[in-house]
Amino acid sequence: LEMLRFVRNMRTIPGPLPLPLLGNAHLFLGLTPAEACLRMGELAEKHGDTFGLFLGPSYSVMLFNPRDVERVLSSTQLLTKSEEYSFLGRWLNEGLLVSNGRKWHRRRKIITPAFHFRILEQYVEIFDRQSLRLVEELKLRRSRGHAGVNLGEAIHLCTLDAICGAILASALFVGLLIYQLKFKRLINMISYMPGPPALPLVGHGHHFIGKAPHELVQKIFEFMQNYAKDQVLKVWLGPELNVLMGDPKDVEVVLGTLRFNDKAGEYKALEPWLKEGLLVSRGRKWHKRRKIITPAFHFKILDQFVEVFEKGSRELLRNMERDRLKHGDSGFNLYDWINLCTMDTICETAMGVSLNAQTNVDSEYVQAVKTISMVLHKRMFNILYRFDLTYMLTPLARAEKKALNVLHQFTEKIIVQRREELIRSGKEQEASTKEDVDDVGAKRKMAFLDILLQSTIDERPLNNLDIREEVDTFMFEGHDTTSSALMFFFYNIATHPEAQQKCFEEVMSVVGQDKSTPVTYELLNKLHYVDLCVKETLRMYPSVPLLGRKVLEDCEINGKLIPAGTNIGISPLYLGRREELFSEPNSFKPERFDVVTTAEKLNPYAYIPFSAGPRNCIGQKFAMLEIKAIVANVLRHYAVDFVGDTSKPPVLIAELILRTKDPLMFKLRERVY
Ligand code: HEM
Repeated sequence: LEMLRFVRNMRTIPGPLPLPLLGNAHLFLGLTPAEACLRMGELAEKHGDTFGLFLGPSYSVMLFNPRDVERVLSSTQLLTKSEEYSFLGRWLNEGLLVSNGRKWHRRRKIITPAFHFRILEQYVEIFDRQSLRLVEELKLRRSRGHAGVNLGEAIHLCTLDAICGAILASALFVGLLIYQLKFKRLINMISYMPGPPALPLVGHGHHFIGKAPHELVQKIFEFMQNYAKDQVLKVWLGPELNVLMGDPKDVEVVLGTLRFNDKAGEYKALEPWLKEGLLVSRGRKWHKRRKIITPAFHFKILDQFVEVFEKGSRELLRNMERDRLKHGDSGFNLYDWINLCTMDTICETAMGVSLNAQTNVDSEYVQAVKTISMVLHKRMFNILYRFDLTYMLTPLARAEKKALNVLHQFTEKIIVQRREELIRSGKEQEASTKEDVDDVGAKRKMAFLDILLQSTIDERPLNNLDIREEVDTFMFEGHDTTSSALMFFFYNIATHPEAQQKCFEEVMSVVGQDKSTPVTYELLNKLHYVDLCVKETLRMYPSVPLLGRKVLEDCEINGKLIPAGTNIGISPLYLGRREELFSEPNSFKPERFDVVTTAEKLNPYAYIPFSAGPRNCIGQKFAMLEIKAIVANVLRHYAVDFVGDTSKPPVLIAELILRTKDPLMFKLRERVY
C-alpha cells in the first residue's frame, strides 16, 4: 500500500523510464564524473527543470527551478540530509554538515557566532598570508619553467592551509562559547533557586576555603536558614553546582526510587580503597550485588554475630577499666577505645578473623585503617586535596598508597585462605551429615565473606577482587559509623542522668544482675528504651551527616528543575534539627520515637540517619544490635559521667562521619550491686 501510494505520487513527476531493479542507474553506469554532469544536463533538457531519478530502489527528485529550490532550502521541515551524506559520517561523525534534528539545531546555534564579522575580521589576516604564499608558489613554478600550472590544485592547498589556521584560531573561541552557552542555560534553568550571593569563578567557594571544619556545618545551616526558600538552596563550588534539599517530600523523590542512584563526586575519594563496593557502585552492578548481599543481614546471621559483639565489648570493658583507674576524675576520651572495639567486631563478622585491634593498637592493619580514614576526610573536604593532579604530589598521597597496600593485601590474604578452607570443609561437609546448615544456608559462625564466597552473579562465582571490594566496604562503613553513634549516645545519656538511669534499669531487668551473663539476640531486642535513646541520638547526631547524589539528566523534583551534572546534597543532620519536623529539635527526647506513647508522627524521609529507600544502609540492624550490645555491657559495669561544659552543645564537624571539634571526655563510676 505504501509503495502504491509512493508510485502514484511519483507519477506526477516527469523523468526517464526506470528499468526493473536498476531504475535509471544504467544511464550513469561507466560514465566519468564530467560525463555524468553532462548526462544530468541532457535529462533536464528532456524532462524539464524538475525530474525524478531511480538509482536502484532509491528515488531522488532533481530540482533546477529556483522557485522549487527556494521552497526546499527555506523550509524548516526539510533539514534532514539525503542518504549520500552518510558516507561523510565516517569522517565527520555527526558534525554540523551531516547532523539532523535537535542536535543540528543546537550545534548550529552554538557555532553561528563563530562566523560573526568580528571573528571573520581576524581570519582576513590568515587569508592574506595564505594567498601571498599561493602567489609565491605560483611564481616558483613559473620560474622552474613549467609550461602551465595546475591552479586548482595550488588553490586547494592554499584554502586547506587557510581553513586549518582559521579552525585553530577559532577553536578556543568556540570552546569558550559552548561553555558559556551551556553555563547560561544552566543559570537560566536554576534562576528560580535561591542561594547566597556568588563570586565569579569561585561561586560560594570563598565561604568554605580556609575555614575550620566545624565552621562548615554552621555555614550550611546558616545558608539553609537564611536563603533556602522551599528548602532548596544552590551552592556553587567553582563550576560545580550543588543543590541542598531539606524538604522530606523532595528527599523522598531522591532517595525513594532508583532514579538518582549515582553517588556524588565526593564519593570518588573512596574508590582507591573500596573500588566498586556496594557503597559507591552504580547501575546493574549495584543492583546485583545488593541482591546477593542482603541475605547476609538475615536475622539468623545477625543472631550469631551477637557472640562477637559480646566478645568485643568485654575487651572494651578491660580497656575502659584501665583508663578509669589511670585517669580517675579527670576523665578520658572514650572514642578511641570504642573505635577499636567496632573495628574488631566488624573484622570478625566480615572476614571471620580476629583482628585484636583492642589489644594490638599498633598493628599495621589498624594503623592503615586510621590513615585511610584520615586521608578520606581530607580528600573529600579539603579543596587542596580534591584534584587528582595536585593531590598526587602531596605526602598524603604517598601515605594513602602505603596504607592501601596494607589494607588490600590483608583482605586478599584472608579471602584466599577462606576460599581454600571452604573448599576443604565443603568436601568434608559432603561426606558428613550437613546438620550445621540451617534454612538460610548459614553455617554456625558464618562471616559475610563466606556468604560472598558462596554467591554467584549470572551463575558465576565472585572473584577475589569482587569480594575484596565488598569486604573492604563493610570494614569502612561498619566501624566508624557505629563508634560515632556510640560516642554521642554516651554523651547524651551522660548529660541526661534520668535517661541513663532508665537505660540502666532496663538493662538490669532484661539481662539480669549477673554481670557475666552474656547478652543475646533475644535480650537485645527487648531493650526498648535503649533503642529509643539510640534512635534519638542518631536524629541529633547522625553518623553520616551528608548524603550526595549525582543528577545524570535534567529532571524535575516536585516542580523544581535540576540540571544534569548537579550534585544533590541531603543532610540527615539538618533534617533531624528542623523545628517544623521535630519539636524542640535540640533537646534529647527519646520518647518521641515511642510509637505507643508519642503523638508525633514520624516522617520516614525526615528521619534518615540510615538513609532511606532502596539504597538505604544495609547494615542498619547489625549496627543497632552492636550498639545495644556494647551499651548493655558498659552500663552494667559503669555509670558514665561527662567531663566538660554541659551548658553548650558540642561543636560538630560534619565530615564523612560526624565528630566533635574537641574530644568528648568521660569519667566512669563502677556500679556495685
Ligand atoms: C550507626 C551506624 C550506621 C549508620 C548511621 C549508617 C548509615 C548509612 C548511610 C546513611 C548510608 C547511605 C550512604 C549513602 O547513601 O551515601 C549507609 C550505607 C551503607 N551502609 Fe551503613 N551505617 C551504619 C552502620 C553500618 C554497618 C555496621 C554496616 C555493615 C556491617 C554498614 C554497611 C553499609 C553499606 C554496605 C552501605 C551501602 C549500601 C548501598 O549503597 O546499597 N553500615 N549507611
